[in-house]
Amino acid sequence: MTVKSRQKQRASMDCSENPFITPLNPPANETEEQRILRARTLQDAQRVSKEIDESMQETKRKLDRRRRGIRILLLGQSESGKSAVLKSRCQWQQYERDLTPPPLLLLPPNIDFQLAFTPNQFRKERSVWQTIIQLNLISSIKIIFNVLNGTEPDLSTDSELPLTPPQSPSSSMNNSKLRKLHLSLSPLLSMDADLNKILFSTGSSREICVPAGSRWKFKLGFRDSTTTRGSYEAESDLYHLTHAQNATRGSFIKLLEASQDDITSLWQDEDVQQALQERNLDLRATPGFFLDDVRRIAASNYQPTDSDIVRARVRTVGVEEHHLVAESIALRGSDFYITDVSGMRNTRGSWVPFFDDSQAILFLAPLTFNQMLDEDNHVNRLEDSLMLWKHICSNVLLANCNIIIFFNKMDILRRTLESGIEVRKYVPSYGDLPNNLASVTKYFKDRFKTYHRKLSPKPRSFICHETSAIDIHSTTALVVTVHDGIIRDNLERSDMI
Ligand SMILES: Nc1nc2c(ncn2[C@@H]2O[C@H](COP(=O)(O)OP(=O)(O)OP(=O)(O)O)[C@@H](O)[C@H]2O)c(=O)[nH]1
Ligand SMILES: [Mg+2]
Repeated sequence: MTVKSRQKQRASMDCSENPFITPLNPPANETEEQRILRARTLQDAQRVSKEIDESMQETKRKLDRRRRGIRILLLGQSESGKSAVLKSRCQWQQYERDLTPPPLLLLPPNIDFQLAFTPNQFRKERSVWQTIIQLNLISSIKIIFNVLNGTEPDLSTDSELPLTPPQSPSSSMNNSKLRKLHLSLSPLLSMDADLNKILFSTGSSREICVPAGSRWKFKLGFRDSTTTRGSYEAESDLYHLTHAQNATRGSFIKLLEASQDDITSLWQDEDVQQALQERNLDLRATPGFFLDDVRRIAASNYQPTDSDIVRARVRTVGVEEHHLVAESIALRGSDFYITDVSGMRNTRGSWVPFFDDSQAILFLAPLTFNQMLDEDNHVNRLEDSLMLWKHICSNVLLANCNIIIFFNKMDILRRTLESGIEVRKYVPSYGDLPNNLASVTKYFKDRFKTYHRKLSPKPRSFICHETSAIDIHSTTALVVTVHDGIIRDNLERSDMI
C-alpha cells in the first residue's frame, strides 16, 4: 500500500471513528425535517463554542491587563481610613460635573463602576448613603446615653478610670431633662436596632458592617435601572426590600425627623458635654460623627453631600477589589486595581493571599497616640499601627513591594494637639519635645522610618505622606503620589535615578 492510500484510509477511518465527528454525519435515510434540525443543532453548537472561545479570550485579556496594571493593597488597622480613600472617588465625579478636572481623574472601566459615575446613577447611590449616615447619627446618640448610663467603655489611654465599663451611672442621668430626653428618644433607638437587623443583620453591633462588594447597597433600595432584566431580577430576589422592611425604614425616617429638637437638645446639653469630657471622649473625632448637622440629616428630604459620604462610617468585612482607570492626560489609560480589606485584628490573616500579587501597599497609620482599639480596649491604636508596620516591613513576601505610608487623620491629630493633650503623657519617650504638629509628626515619622530601614528584607525607599482622607484634594493627590512612588521605585531599581 502506498503512503498516499494509507493516509486516505486513515482519514476515512478517523472520520468514521471520531466521536466528535460521527454524530454530525448525516444518517443514511435522513428526511428534510431531520436535516434542518441537524443543521440548527450544528449552528447552535458552533455558536456556543464561539462564545466560550470569546469568553476565554476576554478572561485572558482581562488577566493580561491586570498584570500590566498597578495593583495596590490598602492596609491598616480598622478605622484608619482605607475605605474612605476609595470613597472619595465620589468627589472625582463631583469635579467632573463641575467641569474643573482635578489633577487626576479616575474612572472605572467596568459597567457597574461606570454607572456609579453617571450623574443619574450617582444620585441614586447617594440615597443609599442617606440611611447609613442617619444610622451613624443614631450611633452617636447611643454613645452619649451609654456614657450617661456608665456603660460606655473608655477608649482613651488618658483615662484615670478603668478600661472596662464603670459600674455606676453618671450623675448627669439624675438630671430630669436628660431622663425625659432618654424616654422620648427610646423608640428611635429601638427602631435603629430593628433597621440594623433587617438591613445588615447586625442588630447588636454598634457599627454598621457590610460584606465586600456593592451588593449591600441593594439592601438599601439601590436599583440599577440599566442592568439587564435577568440580572435585575436576580438581584431583586436577593435584596429587594419587603413591604414590611420599607415600612420600617419609612417610619424610622419620620421618627428621626420628629426627634430633631430632642437630639439637638441632648447634644447641646451642658451635662452631656461635661460627662463626655470626664470620659475623655471627643465625640467629634469618632467615625461617623454627624451630631453637628442634625437639622440637615434628620430632615426627611435629606440628600447626603459628597463630604457626608466620605465621613460616613461603614466597617468593611472581607476583601474587595476596585478597578480604576486614570483619565488624566499624564496617566491616561493606566489601570489601578485597588484592594480594600477589613482592618480588624481578627481578620488580618486574610490579607496574606493578596501580598504576592500587589506592587504597592498603601499603609494607613493615623497618629492617634491617645486612643485605644475599638476591638480591644487594652491596645493603644498607635502601638498597634507600629506593630503592624513592623510585620509588613519584615514580611519576605513583600520584599519587592513598594510600601507607602500615609499618616492619615492629620486633621484629628491637629485638633488633639490644639486641645492641649500632651504626647509625653502617652508616649514617655517623647520627653520634652515641643507639643506641636510638626514636631510630633517628625518624631513618629522617624520611628516608622527606623523600623522600615531595619526590617525591610531588601533596601527600599521610605515614602511617607500626611493626609486627611476626608479632604478631597489630598486624596486626589494621593493617587498621583502612589503612581509617582511606583515609578520612582522602578527607576531606582533600574539605576536611572
Ligand atoms: N476626621 C477624619 N476622619 C477620617 C479620615 N479618614 C477616615 N476618616 C473617617 O474614619 C472612619 C473610618 O474610616 P474607614 O475608611 O471606614 O476605615 P477603614 O480603615 O476602612 O476601617 P475597616 O473597614 O474597619 O478596616 C470613617 O467615618 C471616615 O470618614 C481623616 O483623615 N480624618
Ligand atoms: Mg473599610
